[in-house]
Amino acid sequence: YGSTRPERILAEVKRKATRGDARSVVDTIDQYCRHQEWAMNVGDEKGTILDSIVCEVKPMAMLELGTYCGYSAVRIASLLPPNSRLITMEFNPVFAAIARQVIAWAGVEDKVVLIEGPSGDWIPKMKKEFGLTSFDLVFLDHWKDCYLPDTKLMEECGLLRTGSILVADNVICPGAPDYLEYVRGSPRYESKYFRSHLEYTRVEDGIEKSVFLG
Ligand SMILES: CNc1ncnc2c1ncn2[C@@H]1O[C@H](/C=C/CNC(=O)c2cc(-c3ccc(F)cc3)cc(O)c2O)[C@H](F)[C@H]1O
Ligand SMILES: [Mg+2]
Repeated sequence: YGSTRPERILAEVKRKATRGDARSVVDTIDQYCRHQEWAMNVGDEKGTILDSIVCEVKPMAMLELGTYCGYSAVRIASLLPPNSRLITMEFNPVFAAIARQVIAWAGVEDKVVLIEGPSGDWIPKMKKEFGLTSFDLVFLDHWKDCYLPDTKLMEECGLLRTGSILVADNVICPGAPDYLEYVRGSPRYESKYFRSHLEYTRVEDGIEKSVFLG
């Protein structure tokens, strides 16, 4: 049932996950996408790497580009310190509507602000709209050819400070070659690759963690 994959994922969450239990929402989506139908969530293996970085950084202000069904938004929000916020951007209204319900089911809606719109329009407005100075941590998981332009836009808009950390999914599969070349070649970033696998598969993929040096 449900005409789209995100709708079927939401139906599974409502059927199987415990309301208010973020972990059970994450596990339900992982089970479904591993055994029923694949979907482009960061997944359990790369998710563990993301978790360790979120726990290490303890961001007060975090940005995610590309919400999709809200899997990583729930995963991240469940680890955020009190009073910290995840702002997540999604420009597909169907995905945004599903993600809002997944985030609500997990009981993390007071930690997540979902912005419906394109990152290119919203990044220049972030400071004013949210009274932000900068982001401590940014998770890039949207269109792979937008990682680099959006990173440059965040730099230009002064949303990165010395020590801000960028975490990029899929730097191998599907790949973000121009982004990788930029963060690995630039003296303004200290970059590190975490080898892993494409969600729910044995295909190689990985996460790139890049510290902005200012
Ligand atoms: C450009 N600005 C945007 N602003 C707001 N929301 C956006 C923007 N751009 C996209 N969105 C939103 O962000 C999401 C896009 C996610 C894209 N992700 C992938 O393509 C992706 C693909 C694979 C994959 C690997 C192997 C294979 F065989 C098939 C697929 C694996 C992955 O983990 C991925 O993340 C959403 F769909 C879109 O509306
Ligand atoms: Mg991804």
